[in-house]
Amino acid sequence: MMNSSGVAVLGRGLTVVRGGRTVLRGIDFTVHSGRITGLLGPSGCGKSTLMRAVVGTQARTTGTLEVLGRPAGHPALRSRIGYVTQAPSVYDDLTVRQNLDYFAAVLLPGRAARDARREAVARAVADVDLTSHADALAGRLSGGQRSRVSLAVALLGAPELLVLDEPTVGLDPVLRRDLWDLFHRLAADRGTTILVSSHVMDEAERCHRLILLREGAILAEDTPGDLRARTRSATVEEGFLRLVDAADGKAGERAGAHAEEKAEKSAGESAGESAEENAR
Ligand SMILES: Nc1ncnc2c1ncn2[C@@H]1O[C@H](COP(=O)(O)OP(=O)(O)OP(=O)(O)O)[C@@H](O)[C@H]1O
Repeated sequence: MMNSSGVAVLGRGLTVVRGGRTVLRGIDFTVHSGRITGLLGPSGCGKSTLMRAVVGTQARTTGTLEVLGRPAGHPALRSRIGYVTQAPSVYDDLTVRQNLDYFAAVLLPGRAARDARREAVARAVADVDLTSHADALAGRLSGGQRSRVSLAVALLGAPELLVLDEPTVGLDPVLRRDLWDLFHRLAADRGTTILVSSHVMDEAERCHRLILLREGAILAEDTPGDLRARTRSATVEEGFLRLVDAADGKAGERAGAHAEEKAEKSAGESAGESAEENAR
């Protein structure tokens, strides 16, 4: 559902420390309602950590993080957010349908909700294109099929915000395309806000908006088109690399200027010292 402000997630000065390391460094970012926002960046840059903070499972966060108008982690958000981690969380000894029935019973308990549960399960199985495998044991599915069962579980409660941690890893190109089509249908038809991470830059082109992360800092927040135009690049990947080089260049310039300053200072000091020596 579209948030009246058009903002689904707002982070300001978000800092996360994990195992004594600062993994997110005071970042500011916005996830727009009803849009697909891609969270992209190299392995280890902090994508999963940011997602964990958004869904409220990340300890040791500081700064502001508002999700659907509430502070991240607020109990009222649980039923409004669907979260799919990188590791599929399904019961291997249950069929696809039994997995979904189980989670539906938690989400929509009681006899009165029986029809609603059945409908929600059938819709979620169809959404991820697993109707023909509904009675197969999850343990006998391929990796890609198992991760789609996880996605179906997340879709059960028709969440307003869907947080997907690298959902297309290990999928073949056809399945990847089908999943992206599904994300677009969810955003367009149901107004679902989607925050999806990937380190495959060609997936960036399929997002409405992008957050590019590098070493725990935001490198850019833009639409793919504006990012390409601004960096005069043919692809988002090229644009990303230009921004990395520019950031490194600036860091290099800063280091260079600092080194020059230091050299001037020490030259001044040693000139002073030798003047002193001469005066002795
Ligand atoms: N449990 C943990 N304790 C301490 N540090 C951690 C922990 N989990 C992750 N980190 C560190 O936090 C940093 C960010 O990790 P994160 O998983 O958020 O990155 P990522 O961008 O999602 O990477 P990937 O694309 O490989 O999944 C990494 O440097 C990682 O080593």
